[in-house]
Amino acid sequence: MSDTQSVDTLTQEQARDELARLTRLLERANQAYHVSDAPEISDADYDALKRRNSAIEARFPELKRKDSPSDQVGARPAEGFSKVPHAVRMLSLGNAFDDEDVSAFVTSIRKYLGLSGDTRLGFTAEPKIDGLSLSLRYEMGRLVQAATRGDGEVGENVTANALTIEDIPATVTGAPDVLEVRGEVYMTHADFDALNARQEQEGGKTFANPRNAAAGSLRQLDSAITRARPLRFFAYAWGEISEPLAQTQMGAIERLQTLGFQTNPLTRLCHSVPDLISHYREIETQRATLGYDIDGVVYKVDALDLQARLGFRSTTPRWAIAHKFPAELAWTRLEAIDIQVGRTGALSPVARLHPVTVGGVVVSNATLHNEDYIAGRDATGGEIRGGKDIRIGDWVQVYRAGDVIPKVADVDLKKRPEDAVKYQFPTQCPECDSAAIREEGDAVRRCTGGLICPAQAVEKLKHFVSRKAFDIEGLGAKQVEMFHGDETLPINTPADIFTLQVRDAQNLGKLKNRDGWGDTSASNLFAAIKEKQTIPLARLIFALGIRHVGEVGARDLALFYRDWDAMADAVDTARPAALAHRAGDEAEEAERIAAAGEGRRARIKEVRDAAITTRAVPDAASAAWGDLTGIDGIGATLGLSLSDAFANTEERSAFDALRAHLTIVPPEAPAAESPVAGKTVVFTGTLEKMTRAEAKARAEALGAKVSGSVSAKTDLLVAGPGAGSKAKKAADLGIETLDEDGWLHLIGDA
Ligand SMILES: NC(=O)c1ccc[n+]([C@@H]2O[C@H](COP(=O)([O-])OP(=O)(O)OC[C@H]3O[C@@H](n4cnc5c(N)ncnc54)[C@H](O)[C@@H]3O)[C@@H](O)[C@H]2O)c1
Ligand SMILES: [Zn+2]
Repeated sequence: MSDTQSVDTLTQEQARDELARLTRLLERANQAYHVSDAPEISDADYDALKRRNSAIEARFPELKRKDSPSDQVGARPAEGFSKVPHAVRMLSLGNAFDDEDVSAFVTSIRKYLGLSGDTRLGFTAEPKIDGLSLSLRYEMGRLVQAATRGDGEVGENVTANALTIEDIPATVTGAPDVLEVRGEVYMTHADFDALNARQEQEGGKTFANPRNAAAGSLRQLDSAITRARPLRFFAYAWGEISEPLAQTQMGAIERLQTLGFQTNPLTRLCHSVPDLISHYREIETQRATLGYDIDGVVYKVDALDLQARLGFRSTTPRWAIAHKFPAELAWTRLEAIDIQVGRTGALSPVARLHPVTVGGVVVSNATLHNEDYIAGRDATGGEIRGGKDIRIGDWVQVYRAGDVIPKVADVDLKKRPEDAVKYQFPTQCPECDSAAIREEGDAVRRCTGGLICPAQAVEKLKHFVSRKAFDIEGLGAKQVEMFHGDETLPINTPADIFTLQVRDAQNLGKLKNRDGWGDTSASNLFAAIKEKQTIPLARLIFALGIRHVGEVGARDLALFYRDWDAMADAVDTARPAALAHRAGDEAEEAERIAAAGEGRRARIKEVRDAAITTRAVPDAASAAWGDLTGIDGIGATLGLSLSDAFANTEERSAFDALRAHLTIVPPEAPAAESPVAGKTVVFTGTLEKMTRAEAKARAEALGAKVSGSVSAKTDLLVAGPGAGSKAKKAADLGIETLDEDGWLHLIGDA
């Protein structure tokens, strides 16, 4: 097996071996880098191994090792140093590789905190210094201990060495009694060159880069050596403190500066994604002349109370991210644009490139995102790349963003062939010729062919057998392509998977006799399929590949309905209300158009839709639709999509045929000890001590169902200030109501 075997094609066994191999390799690289300060492989290679490890873990979560490199920071302290347990862990940082990642980072924070679009949210943005982190502990104003990060929990005691660094004060005045200052030890380019020259002359060890020189110099058992090395220190964080430094990150940095620490002069406070990006670009242009190495820009939520609420993942804070500088760029010719059709019919443009090496990897395909991206516009019509469009024959810049798929990032107009023409995005599906349409507000053009579109059918099947869905061993994307449309043993719908063995038995051209198959692989496949006939409800719902129904939505549906037939019945019952909802939306839209004077057609539609809207919707339908769209996290968009899928005769008969083969396992019974286990809880009004997202996650962790609307099935309403109709309805129904403190008390969080 090699590093190049695609993660998608690994079998379970290969994956296990590969994880073991990667753990060994990464452990060795960590030792060389963090302990010996002499890396044996490049950072890009290291990062690639680590990403490969994460990708395999993501595909086979059950194979994740106890000693997984994903859960580790740095390396254990080296022998020779005394060990220092950190009072507050020293962690790593999550990475953003492009503007979209930054935007996703900000969005996820807003979402986590429950901040609306117009609430101001500040971030500091500062260079990511490429050195090694150091924690300095001051007690009553005196430096008593300096420790490296080590493995994040335990570091190496380098106090005597730290005291030789000019930027590190031995005493500070006006500081909290206990103050741990954290920051980066680094070496300037000039000092690095001089050091290496000197080392060479004296026959000593030379260093590969300033980072390793800084680390090697700080981590010396003899502090006289450290003293002779010109190290610097920037302060940017803190560990244990006996009283807060400030209320904001920026305030804390300023305070550290007042206390006598060097802080980075390029630190800025930003208030939007464009702000962050523009400061990033500014720092990027200065990168070459700073005189020291940086490898990105770090963004941190400014308000410290928000940082506290956001907290940490296993090795990284949720409130910060490192926006890395792209190292992996190359220019090449765009030879063609192909259109791929996805599971939900999305037409995705793929760039076929003249092969080019980007960061050590040969790239011949890259994504072009969508129609607008090619035209030089973003989804809102704004310009990207200065409005330059991309044409076949163009000289384009390819960018490999850390992991995943390479992208076409830019185009050089000076090298555009004279006969290059503007790219026309297809309006028909290249696979089935159905019309491909773009709905209002959707960046993506979609094939309308549904299951008659072979591309969609195959992609749906691939999704069905994917890791988070049925995850059938031996039946991956490659096999799906082989079986789809097969003459003797086709798998065209999910149900066909479960009749494969029976059909194989009746059929003359048996699977085991096929090329690439044998007795064992065929019977293994049948066994693997049989094993997955028993399937958790949430997985089944997710596996259907219904648009807008992702893993989380599927889980929410499963938790709420707990049973496939109950869900199907409810969705059927809700159908008239779903249609009325859509008609309502469309009528509104038509009214808008008519009001804008767009003429007769819209007005006719308005009249028709108004008729549909007012058509009596049975109470049962309204109630079922209310239940469905009332599930917290499930709105009308998902509700409608689910409703459409169940009402579509082709899809529905595929679901029903499938269902007949399965034993569906309801979601696990909630933790019985919890006082809210199995209860349906509704949150309303303003919560002051947590966001809705936090409250919901906590309630679900305790086994409660969280609903967005009050009904007879509600067990408990948690009402904050400003609770309106829901509180009244709960009172009318005699439902127990608690305030936020009462809730926290009930679940033992008070
Ligand atoms: N070549 C190899 O064999 C090898 C082995 C191990 C690690 N590495 C490299 O080390 C890096 C991974 O190490 P990591 O886990 O320390 O992650 P990281 O270096 O990507 O990010 C976290 C670190 O950033 C530093 N930092 C610098 N400026 C900062 C600022 N302004 N605010 C906050 N933190 C700041 C801190 O020291 C922090 O610990 C990767 O780049 C990897 O390539 C290479
Ligand atoms: Zn199609």
